[in-house]
Amino acid sequence: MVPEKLPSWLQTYTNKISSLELFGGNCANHVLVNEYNPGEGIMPHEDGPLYYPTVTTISLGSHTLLDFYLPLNRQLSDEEDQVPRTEEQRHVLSLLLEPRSLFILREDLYKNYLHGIRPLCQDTLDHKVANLEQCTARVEETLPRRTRVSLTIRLVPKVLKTTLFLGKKK
Ligand SMILES: O=C(O)CCC(=O)C(=O)O
Ligand SMILES: [Fe+2]
Repeated sequence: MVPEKLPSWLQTYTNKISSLELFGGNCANHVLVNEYNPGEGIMPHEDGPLYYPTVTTISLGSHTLLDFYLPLNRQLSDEEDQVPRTEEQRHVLSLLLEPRSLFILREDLYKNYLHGIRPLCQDTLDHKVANLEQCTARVEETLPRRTRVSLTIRLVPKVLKTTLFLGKKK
């Protein structure tokens, strides 16, 4: 990755997150901005080896449900291994990310599970939503999704020591 200066409004959030000391003594240097309209999501995935294994997400404009899945290649007992499991069967829990919330993903949940967002227009909160006690919403409530912008702020430990000039030469 080639480092570039962040816009100042993003630098403000990145500084605040960095002051939480989540990245092994380093400051966050990477921000991914995603926009989801109602009905849009992201397939279950892991974030990969490029990133420091702690990820912070600010949710703006709407809630979403972030779903966690056992990966397909997870070691299972011989008996369990015989039966391929569906996505629904591999879904272990969800977390409600409320608008204006900060979510910190790390350790076991980051390293050993896939995460994704289902492409839905509304979410009905059930017993698999594991953080309802920390939220204002209640079980069995249905929340319509609006447009959500997420700021995923994290550290890419290895960056090139050069600057990218994208503007025209004067
Ligand atoms: O938008 C989110 O909260 C999650 C995004 C995500 O998992 C990703 O971009 O890798
Ligand atoms: Fe991700």
